[in-house]
Amino acid sequence: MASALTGTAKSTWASFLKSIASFNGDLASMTAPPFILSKTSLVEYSAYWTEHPKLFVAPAKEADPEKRALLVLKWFLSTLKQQYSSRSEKLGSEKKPLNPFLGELFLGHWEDEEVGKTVLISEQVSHHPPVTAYSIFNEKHGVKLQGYNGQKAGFASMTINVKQVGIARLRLEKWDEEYLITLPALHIEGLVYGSPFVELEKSTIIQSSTGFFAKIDYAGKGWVGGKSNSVTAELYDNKTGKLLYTISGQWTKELVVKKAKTELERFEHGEKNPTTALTIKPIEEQDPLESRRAWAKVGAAIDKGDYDETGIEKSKIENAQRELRKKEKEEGTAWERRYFTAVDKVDEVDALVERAGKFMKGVLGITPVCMDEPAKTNGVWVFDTKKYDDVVSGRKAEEVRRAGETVLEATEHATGTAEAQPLVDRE
Ligand SMILES: CC(C)CCC[C@@H](C)[C@H]1CC[C@H]2[C@@H]3[C@@H](O)C=C4C[C@@H](O)CC[C@]4(C)[C@H]3CC[C@]12C
Repeated sequence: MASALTGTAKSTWASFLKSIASFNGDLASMTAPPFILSKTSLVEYSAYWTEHPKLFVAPAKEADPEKRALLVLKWFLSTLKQQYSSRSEKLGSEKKPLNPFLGELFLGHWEDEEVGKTVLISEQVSHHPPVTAYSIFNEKHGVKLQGYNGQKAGFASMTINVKQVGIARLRLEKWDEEYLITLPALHIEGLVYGSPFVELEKSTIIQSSTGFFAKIDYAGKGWVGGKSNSVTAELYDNKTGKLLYTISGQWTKELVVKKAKTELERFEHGEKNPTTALTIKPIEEQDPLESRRAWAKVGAAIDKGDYDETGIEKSKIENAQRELRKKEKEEGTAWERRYFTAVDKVDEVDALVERAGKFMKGVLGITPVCMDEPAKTNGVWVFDTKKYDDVVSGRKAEEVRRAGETVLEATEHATGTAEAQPLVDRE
């Protein structure tokens, strides 16, 4: 495959590759070429969980727990294409997202006549290490997803390897049922050709509180089966150890659902099953902490292809944030997260893990999912309904106004420089 780049971009990319090759897996001190920058912040990625709201609420309507677990699995598989290949499809290659600042928000909702309103709240709850938390809920159907995630990156053999830390929890109110979902590992291929794209690897687990769990294995080109974006999911009954369903195919294309050897259904998430657009407020009406408003000048500079201006505007935000953290340290205060709170552990989750544990170890030889990495994510992040109610009711209007003003003022007073962008933040 020939390089997708020409001219100056080709040589800039070559030096970028050289720099990452000699950095010994430490991505923290690397700079990415400006043309690979995206104007989308990572805090927006939480929306990928629910771009098919119908599939998100479908399990709530199903009375049979076995079929419900299958619907949850189908919904999860439908999110993969959005999460991991939508940028490559839209923009021609994977891009480097903007690193969200602490407190950055992405708020919106999906409206659908049949499904009703599905609300999205995404907040950057930690900057070092970077962690995004989200809550996505549909009150009409009693479906609630919450989770948080961070990434640990490394470099080897011309590939960026990314491990995700954190977890997603899906709750179906009507059935008092909870699902724990782990996040896949991934790597970035195509770096040599200047055309990076994501491939998933290893596996994810979805375990339910009502005794079902799914193991989802990922593979790319060159593995057995040979196709890119390959996936094989198996849904088990926890109590009997019986394999109930398999779903296999390509997560970017068609997937086939089978019960034993009988094919039940084929589904895909491309043109036949389009995504629902997310509604967000116009920029002028957004809170100063909302992502698109906060990064508007950076986005405009990227659109113009003016990389000096991109660097200046971007570093103003980063410098303002450094100043705010410095001030908090001096004053012995901490940034108040608007919608989430960090806890040490969640009892329901521990109970679920313990119940699923015996089966998983006994039958598949794998350890159940637990939230065992709070140090890597600055805690276990949970959606704080009290904080949310206070914001929605206006009881926190003064704090909200002050937080926005603080960030606006700090950014207005900050100075920026046009230097190249770090691949991930240094500090
Ligand atoms: C293109 C390259 C040179 C720069 C590296 C960019 C790198 C930091 C990006 C590329 C892909 C990004 C993944 C993305 O595919 C999807 C998700 C799922 C979402 O729920 C959470 C974030 C995550 C893991 C992105 C993290 C940043 C990645 C690895």
